[in-house]
Amino acid sequence: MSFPAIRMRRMRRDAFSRALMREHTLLPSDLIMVAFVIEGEGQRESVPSMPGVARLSIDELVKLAGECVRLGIPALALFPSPDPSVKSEDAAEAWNPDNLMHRATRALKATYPQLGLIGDVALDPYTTHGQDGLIDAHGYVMNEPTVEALVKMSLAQADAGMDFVAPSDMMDGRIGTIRDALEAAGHIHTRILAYSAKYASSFYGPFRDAVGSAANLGKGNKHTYQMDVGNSDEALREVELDLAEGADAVMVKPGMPYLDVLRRVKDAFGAPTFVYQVSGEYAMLKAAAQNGWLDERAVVLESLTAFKRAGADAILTYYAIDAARWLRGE
Ligand SMILES: NCc1[nH]cc(CCC(=O)O)c1CC(=O)O
Ligand SMILES: [Mg+2]
Repeated sequence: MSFPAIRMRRMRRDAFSRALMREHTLLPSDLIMVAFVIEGEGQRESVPSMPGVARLSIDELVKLAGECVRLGIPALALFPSPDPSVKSEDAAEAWNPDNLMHRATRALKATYPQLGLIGDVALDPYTTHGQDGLIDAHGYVMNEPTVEALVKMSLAQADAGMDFVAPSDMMDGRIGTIRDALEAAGHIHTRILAYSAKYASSFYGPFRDAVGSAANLGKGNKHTYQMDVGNSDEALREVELDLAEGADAVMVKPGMPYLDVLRRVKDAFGAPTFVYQVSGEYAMLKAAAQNGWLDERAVVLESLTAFKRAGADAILTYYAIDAARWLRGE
């Protein structure tokens, strides 16, 4: 037999056979847009560390939602950037029925009921100290009191019409407690997207600017509740617990530096597995593109396709609208 009998390049030679053998294809329906909401009308406040991303007042947010619907993006993940005057030690604004988040939810649902809404459940936009939970005299984030607050927050979001509550706080036992409370309140259709494997990452910096928690957090960090960067088995234990407690979907976060974790989670549980391409990932890609060092469209689509290859069923990304337009040839 002549060498080489197997030519891997044969299938790569033409576009038609490359298309036929392609294992993973990115679609607009894989994407979840991420947006920041602020008070006011006609407001678009740019986020300096995230060029191209703006904090939007509710009327502007509704326009963005319309674009998601037009492009076939199934869902929008909402994060509030509330006025500093509503922040407090106990974060009570988080479950105020008329807070910014709940007004946004009602406005979006009134206009685009078919667009899935994912509400962030964590206290950091509402606390004066910028931590995701309630702290004791030493600044330690207390587990059970925080879970109690997260339950109130989840119920308030479900009452406002949120489709998914998404606890991003990493307290122990919060998924089961929230699930029980939702069931007891009759919110049997409210889904829970658990940020199960959420790492204590430095890639969240621009997000903390966007929601206004960076200044309050100061030199503080989240190492007593978010996962250590060096761990991977621990991610599987976190996911296992959240699924057992009633999570409908689990998340790995950040994305690109944690593709190995994503693959393990998908392989181990076969559950709906989402990944979050976080603010720092966006900022890196955007900065390189703005400098002319990377081809933005090509590297964004490559990085999003890599998430699918690594096992993601859906991807939260600030690039969702751009990527969907590119995928549709716009
Ligand atoms: N509850 C906090 C929260 N929810 C989502 C993000 C980060 C998202 C991003 O960086 O894009 C963070 C930041 C943090 O944990 O400090
Ligand atoms: Mg956990």
